[in-house]
Amino acid sequence: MVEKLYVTYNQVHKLCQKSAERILNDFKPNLMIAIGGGGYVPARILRSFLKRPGSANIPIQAIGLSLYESLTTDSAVEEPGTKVTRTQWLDLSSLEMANLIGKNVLIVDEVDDTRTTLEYAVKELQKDVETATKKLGRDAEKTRFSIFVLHNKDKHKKGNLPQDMLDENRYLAALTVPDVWICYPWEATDIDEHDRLAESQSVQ
Ligand SMILES: O=P(O)(O)OC[C@H]1O[C@H](OP(=O)(O)OP(=O)(O)O)[C@H](O)[C@@H]1O
Ligand SMILES: Nc1nc2[nH]cnc2c(=O)[nH]1
Repeated sequence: MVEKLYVTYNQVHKLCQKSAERILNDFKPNLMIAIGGGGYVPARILRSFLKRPGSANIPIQAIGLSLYESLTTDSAVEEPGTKVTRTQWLDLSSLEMANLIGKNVLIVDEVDDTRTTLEYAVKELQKDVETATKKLGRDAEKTRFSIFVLHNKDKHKKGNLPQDMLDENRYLAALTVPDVWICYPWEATDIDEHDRLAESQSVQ
């Protein structure tokens, strides 16, 4: 049987809270890019903890990437597909892209599993920003990407992140966990049962 880890909304909230100070001090994000669907809730929670009095909220933009799919309709554990599919992307022709140039951009997702999704997101965003930077003649401005995930699975990664991102510690996982399937509360169809399972794990 596949081992599962049940995570509650309360735990997600506190993982965002405990990571906010490091994100504010070290990454200093001007905007977040949430990888949907799993990155949306953490990004929104994080936004409240990143808000400083007298400053505006950090905007959240969204991209949709999908790698995993249920093999059978009733399977709770999903299997990785072979390629990342874009279900939503930034509008390359618009201000959305120009808005990223010269900024500190925090990419947010819930889980770093094989790292395939994060590798794809960072590479493609960097490429698109570079194209827009050249096109607009704004080469003097440096765009810095950093990453926040709730959980990083301690396992061999198929995907790679840019060396400068790792060297400069621009990657933060609130928790590192063993290679088990994580059940997030927003995926639950019975949240009370989900919370009960999470509670029973915490007292084991
Ligand atoms: O590190 P990886 O092996 O690439 O896995 C991580 C990705 O898998 C999940 O997305 P999924 O494809 O299930 O889409 P979803 O967020 O819409 O459920 C999750 O939200 C991450 O984006
Ligand atoms: N919900 C969920 N989605 C994932 N995508 C990749 N790994 C996981 C996981 O452990 N849980």
